[in-house]
Amino acid sequence: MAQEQVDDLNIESQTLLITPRELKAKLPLTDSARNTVAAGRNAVRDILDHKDHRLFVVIGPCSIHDVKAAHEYADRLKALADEVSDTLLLVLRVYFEKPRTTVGWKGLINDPYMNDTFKIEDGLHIARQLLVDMAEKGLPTATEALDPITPQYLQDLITWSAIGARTTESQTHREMSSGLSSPVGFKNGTDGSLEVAINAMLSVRSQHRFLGIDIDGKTAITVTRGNPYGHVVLRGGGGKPNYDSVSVALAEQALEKAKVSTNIMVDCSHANSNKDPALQTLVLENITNQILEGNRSIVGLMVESNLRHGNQSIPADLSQLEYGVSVTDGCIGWDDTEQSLRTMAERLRHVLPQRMAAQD
Ligand SMILES: O=C[C@H](O)[C@H](O)COP(=O)(O)O
Ligand SMILES: C=C(OP(=O)(O)O)C(=O)O
Repeated sequence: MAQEQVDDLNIESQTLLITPRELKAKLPLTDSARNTVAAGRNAVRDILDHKDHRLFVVIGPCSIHDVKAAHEYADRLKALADEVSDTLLLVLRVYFEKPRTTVGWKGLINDPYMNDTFKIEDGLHIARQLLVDMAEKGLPTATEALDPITPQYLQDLITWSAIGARTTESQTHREMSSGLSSPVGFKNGTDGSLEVAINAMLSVRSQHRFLGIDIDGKTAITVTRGNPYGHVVLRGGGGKPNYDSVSVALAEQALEKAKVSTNIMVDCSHANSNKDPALQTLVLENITNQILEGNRSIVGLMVESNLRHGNQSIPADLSQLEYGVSVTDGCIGWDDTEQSLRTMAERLRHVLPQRMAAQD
């Protein structure tokens, strides 16, 4: 009697991938890129330790889909970053992996040509090359650590990592974060729950043992040291924002009670702007006001910004794509980006050093 197949019933195929070591040998971390990453991480850590008075702002497209546009955006951001560097540390948002509510394009690594060919190996090459290029421009970068395997390929180039609202409660992501070399922000849940992010912070600072891959792509029992630089990111949820001063004060209380870091980052996008990109600048302005009025816990911001305002769906004919426009969530355009960050820097220039001095 024929034996019924019981394993791999739903696996169509598996293809071996370039290993992290091989990819890093092809696209190495250059000395200048290494300096950018080290300086970026040290600056973010100093901000989280209240040794640097600045706010860090993770800003850039919701997702990267066009390398040329990413370079143009980065060149503009670098000039702005230099201009406001006494007050704001700008970190380029370079998101290659998109967590979807149901289904949709999952980002440049998964489907770099946006045509359902899913050339993941090409995606990893394009992503790593772009991160090397950005670091060589002197721009620190931030990304969402979504797939637990990709950090072995890319994390050496990342200054700050996010764990998204859909994965903050996942043990796999908390374990992975405990071994990340960068500081890591945990979003509150999509329903607005801060508790999942607080629990994530309790978990990430601990040592973990779990299954991972090593630099040669072999499955390996991975033992982490724990990541001391976890913090929460308020992104709103359950149909409500949570960037307002009452929500921030309640978050501070909850963090204090849990005996975790009271550092707060505010995501101006997502449920904090009801996914209307134009509202992000109002959130930014509100945070500036809160700091002017004495807030001490807000240390970072996230803004979804692109060369041009809004978003577009991915057309079947890719030649119809509008240049510099997001293919995922809506973003503010460059003019609003520049204006709102310049204004924020001007308004906070003298206040942030005083705020830090008062905290000593
Ligand atoms: O930031 C991006 C999106 O909010 C997130 O990936 C979810 O997107 P979706 O609800 O369109 O799938
Ligand atoms: C998916 C994102 O955010 P969130 O996890 O808050 O939905 C994002 O920042 O791209």
